[in-house]
Amino acid sequence: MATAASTWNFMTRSSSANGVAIISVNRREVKASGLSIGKRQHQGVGVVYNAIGARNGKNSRKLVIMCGMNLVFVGAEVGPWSKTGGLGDVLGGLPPAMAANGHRVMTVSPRYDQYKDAWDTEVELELKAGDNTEKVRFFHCYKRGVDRVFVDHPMFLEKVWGKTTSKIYGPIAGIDYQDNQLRFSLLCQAALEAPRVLNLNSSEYFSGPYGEDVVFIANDWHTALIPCYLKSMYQSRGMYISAKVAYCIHNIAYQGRFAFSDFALLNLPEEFKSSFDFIDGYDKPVKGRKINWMKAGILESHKVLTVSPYYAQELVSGPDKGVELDNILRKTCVHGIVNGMDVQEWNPMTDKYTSVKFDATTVMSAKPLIKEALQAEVGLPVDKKIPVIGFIGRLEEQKGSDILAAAIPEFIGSNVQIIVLGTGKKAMEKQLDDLETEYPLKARGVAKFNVKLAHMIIAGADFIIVPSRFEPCGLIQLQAMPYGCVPIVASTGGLVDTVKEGYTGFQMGAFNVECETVDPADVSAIVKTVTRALAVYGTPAFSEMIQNCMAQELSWKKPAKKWEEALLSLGVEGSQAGIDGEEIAPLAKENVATP
Ligand SMILES: Nc1ncnc2c1ncn2[C@@H]1O[C@H](COP(=O)(O)OP(=O)(O)O[C@H]2O[C@H](CO)[C@@H](O)[C@H](O)[C@H]2O)[C@@H](O)[C@H]1O
Ligand SMILES: OC[C@H]1O[C@H](O[C@H]2[C@H](O)[C@@H](O)[C@@H](O[C@H]3[C@H](O)[C@@H](O)[C@@H](O)O[C@@H]3CO)O[C@@H]2CO)[C@H](O)[C@@H](O)[C@@H]1O
Repeated sequence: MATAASTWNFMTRSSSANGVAIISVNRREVKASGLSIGKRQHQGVGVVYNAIGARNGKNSRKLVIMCGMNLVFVGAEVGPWSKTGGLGDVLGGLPPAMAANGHRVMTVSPRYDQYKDAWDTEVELELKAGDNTEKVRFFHCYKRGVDRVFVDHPMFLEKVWGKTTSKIYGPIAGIDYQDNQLRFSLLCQAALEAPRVLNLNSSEYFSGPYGEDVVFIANDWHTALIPCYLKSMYQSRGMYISAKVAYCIHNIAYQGRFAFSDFALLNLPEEFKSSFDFIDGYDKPVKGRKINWMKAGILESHKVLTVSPYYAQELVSGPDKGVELDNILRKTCVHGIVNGMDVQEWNPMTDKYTSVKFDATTVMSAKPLIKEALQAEVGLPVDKKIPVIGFIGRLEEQKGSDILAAAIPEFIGSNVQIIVLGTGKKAMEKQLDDLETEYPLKARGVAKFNVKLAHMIIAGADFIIVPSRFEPCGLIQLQAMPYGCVPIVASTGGLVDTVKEGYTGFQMGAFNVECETVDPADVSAIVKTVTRALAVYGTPAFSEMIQNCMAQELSWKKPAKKWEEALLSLGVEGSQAGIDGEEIAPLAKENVATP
């Protein structure tokens, strides 16, 4: 127990309400003081603890300690309820990590299916979408310390009916729903209402509505209207006065560019038009002057973030990597925080999709067994001595599966097998089929979104190849490393920040970002690096790389602290630093979504 003097030092910063001392200290300070922390209680903003302290040997005073922020993450995808790729993973994993640190956290996303675990709140709103008034309803569940809020409207559910790996944005990959602007305008408006109208009493720690002192975290173009509506509909009327918006770019390739005349659909005052105004260098969906949702999101938000420091540098480096928003981002600045990943889902000791569980001490004996199961699963010759390379990703130009397809014939003569898993553009899916036809004993292409196979590849393959033209962060390489699956990556975005050449993987150099062509120099970089990696396979240096990969801490814990720092800097009323907490029963059955 600390001395009496140190115990009460921080009382100098206290104030008093209803006879209870309110002090602004964090949990670490309390621990250092020797107080024991009691039950958490809600106190408007943040987490409040009762701490029972000893003074001069007496157990006497009751203190209330406040910390944390009210955070509302908004996204078109939220895993595991909805996911076409990494956006869903981030909205699934970062919020629980923020909640673990004592923040009150909500996510708002569309209700694309009749989720078994999300209940009707019976709260209904009327919102404008274009010229019409639409009714939306909120559904809710509480998982891993997070209020998961789902916005119900036929524009979401009737179009998608649960097929969230393929139908969130359009009927097929590459084709968008015509009414996407109305759909996501509704999402943004509903998200702004949620903290005010939902009377949530999810846990013993918090109760009542979140209120108006909140930070909204908008993600990608679908949520770019949040700062605009915040200003035009609320702050202009004296509401949400201290609320702020942080805007996170997960992929600048998708900006939400539409015909200039569509500005009228958004129901925003004319003064916002200039933030959307954009001259398009490309010709889709219409030539010339357009509105650009992401441009407005960047300009109207209070802070702009992205998902790795190196990608943040690339975004401001020029129009090719900044995709014509580089000039805007140079003005606003963009701050990069590398993503974490779900260490519960991607854990070789508990993985429900693999028959053999392993850790760093057993990887060398376990991996060959899982490799054989993988080879049998995809119908390749079963031989644990053959090095296996895996690829997993959305089949878009970004991911470079076309460059890989051009490189495979040049290294497939080596002692190697390759398994490619992905869905997306039809032409690229066909390239996977062709691979298999041409190299039946060496290559498999699986054009499916298949979580079980993704886990089997990562657990059984020796290498994961990530030949991206650009990659904001990339989660595949993060998911692979804890399984001792060594990444071979293009030197771009988060792949630079997360894979260390010769230590945790192999860097191939930066690729040409021009998506229309396959650059022979990139094909040759793949061939050279794969050859280099295969030469290391089976040597002590390779075993060391496996150990280096597996020794890393890749959870959301560290990124969550950086996010906290970034969001605190917005200075929303009542916001305070959080605590160093652990996730609330992350493995508990009731915390697993059952959509
Ligand atoms: N066929 C398939 N079957 C099963 N699972 C599959 C699959 N194809 C992909 N996945 C899964 O989808 C996710 C893909 O995440 P990534 O971050 O690698 O890419 P994505 O480009 O979608 O995300 C964008 O947003 C994220 C989040 O910020 C950034 O990391 C990234 O660089 C950016 O492009 C992973 O969880 C992966 O396992
Ligand atoms: O989580 C995976 C990615 O999900 C999002 O990307 C989607 C994007 O926002 C949508 O607009 C759409 O993109 C299509 C685009 O609109 C269309 O013009 C054409 O170019 O095809 C694109 C692909 O179909 O779908 C994307 C998902 O495939 C999110 O914005 C990304 O950050 C995530 O990487």
